[in-house]
Amino acid sequence: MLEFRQVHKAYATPQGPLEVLAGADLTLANGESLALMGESGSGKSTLLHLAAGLDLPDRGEVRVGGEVVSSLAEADRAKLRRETLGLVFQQFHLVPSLTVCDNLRLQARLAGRERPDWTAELIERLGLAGLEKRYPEQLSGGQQQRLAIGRALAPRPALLLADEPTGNLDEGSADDVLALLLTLVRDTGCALLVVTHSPRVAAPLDRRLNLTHGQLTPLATGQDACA
Ligand SMILES: Nc1ncnc2c1ncn2[C@@H]1O[C@H](COP(=O)(O)OP(=O)(O)OP(=O)(O)O)[C@@H](O)[C@H]1O
Repeated sequence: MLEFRQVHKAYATPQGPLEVLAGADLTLANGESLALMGESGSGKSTLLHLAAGLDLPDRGEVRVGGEVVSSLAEADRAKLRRETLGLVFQQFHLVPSLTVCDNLRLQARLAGRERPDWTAELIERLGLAGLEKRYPEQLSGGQQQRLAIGRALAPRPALLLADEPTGNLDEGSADDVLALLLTLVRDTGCALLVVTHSPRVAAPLDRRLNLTHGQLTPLATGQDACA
């Protein structure tokens, strides 16, 4: 579903080029879940942006569903994002002028995949029944993050990319939101890549990788990348 082959990425800085990814390799199968861990500044968000086609590698290949994202024009990358990917960020990025229901519908419509039955099921399963007509600012943090997850899953994407999806929540809400995320991902057969500092978030996922010195290495269960 997602593949990085010898991906290199450097940023220009006043001190010269900063090499963030230095031959990163990664394979994520259909329906598989993966935690991406690593110290602050190790390049996790950079890798996620490359996976989403929001940025391009300097060298190497990024493939999503067999397509070489890194060779596509911006318009085709945007189409791929709409139709194949779901994105969830720590800042929820909900549309403030749209209700709960319309936030979900918009995302599905943009992908050309509006399914009223699935939207209704999502609202139930997100625990947002009765709140359909509220605006994002009228929801709690946990409810907003559940809506952000629902919005990403509304078009039934094949791959969900999440950057610290529970980072803004207290521990209790974070556990609930993570459990909901994993159940929905499993039930829809979606592959999942989660960037997280939290071993608690990483533990229930199928695999964990640590990003260090620009490369990815497997991390055993229970190992704390941030220790
Ligand atoms: N546009 C940019 N220009 C220059 N340097 C950048 C740019 N974006 C990120 N960096 C640098 O690249 C490195 C990797 O950043 P990135 O945000 O990918 O790390 P991260 O692992 O996600 O960090 P965190 O866990 O703190 O969010 C950092 O040293 C950062 O300062």
